[in-house]
Amino acid sequence: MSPSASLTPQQSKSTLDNGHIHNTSNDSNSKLLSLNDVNYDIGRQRLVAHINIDIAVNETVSLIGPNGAGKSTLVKLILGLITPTDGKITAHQPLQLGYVPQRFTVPPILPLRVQDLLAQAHKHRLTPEQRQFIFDNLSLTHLLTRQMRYLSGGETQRVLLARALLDKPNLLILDEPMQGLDPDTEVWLYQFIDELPDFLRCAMLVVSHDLHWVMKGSRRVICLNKHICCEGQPSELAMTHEFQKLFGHHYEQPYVHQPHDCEHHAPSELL
Ligand SMILES: Nc1ncnc2c1ncn2[C@@H]1O[C@H](COP(=O)(O)OP(=O)(O)OP(=O)(O)O)[C@@H](O)[C@H]1O
Repeated sequence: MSPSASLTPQQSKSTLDNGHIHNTSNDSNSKLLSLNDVNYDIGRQRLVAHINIDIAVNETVSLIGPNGAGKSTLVKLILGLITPTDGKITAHQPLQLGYVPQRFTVPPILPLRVQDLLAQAHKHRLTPEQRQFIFDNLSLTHLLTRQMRYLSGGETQRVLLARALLDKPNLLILDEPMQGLDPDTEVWLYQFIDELPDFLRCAMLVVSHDLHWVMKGSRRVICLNKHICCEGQPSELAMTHEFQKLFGHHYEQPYVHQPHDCEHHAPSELL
């Protein structure tokens, strides 16, 4: 799977013509993407069932669900990597997709520097100042000549997020972007995507296991367990029987990371 799937309007049109994502005219409607009664089967197994979702322009939607609930399958359907068995996915305007995958591994025989990966992004969708904003805020400059496979988890996620944002997507899909990150980096990265500047504003679909982030704020939450078992604003969702059944025991006892002064020494201090 490519680290950042992007469809230019032209490519998007051809995908629409060839595949399962249908287009509608770009009217005043603020819907960006709709899934209507989408099923996806492998053999006799139904991975996701009767999915109905509308995502509006610039809306952030969190997608939660237990392991094996079909979250990544849904992401692949939206990215166009797999085709619904039934149902329809409609782009209401040309999609420019940005994608930050759950995992990104580079084979040891493939030399791939950070700058090589970032060079795959569109060069002219952002101004030089806007590109620099991304480089500065994601602290990329000192990483540019480094090999991707030697980056830490946090560095890798920053590079992948930059790769996606440089394309100026109108739909950014983050599939568990915080996996493997320490709590401080996680808080920082969530804050970054929550506070994107206007020139990067876009719809976001964030697959997350982090209920503390998901349940705070006013982002719409969709809870998937093969089918959509509940959805709504966090305050509404927390009251539903389905949410309580799936997550109640985790959500009642939130883990709160307390930053603290410690006596650990960074390796350089020990030299
Ligand atoms: N290509 C495949 N062939 C057969 N089964 C598959 C395939 N891809 C996914 N599955 C199964 O479909 C179910 C949903 O998988 P999916 O990866 O979408 O779940 P998920 O919600 O993203 O899980 P997790 O939270 O663990 O990442 C799982 O039971 C998985 O084993």
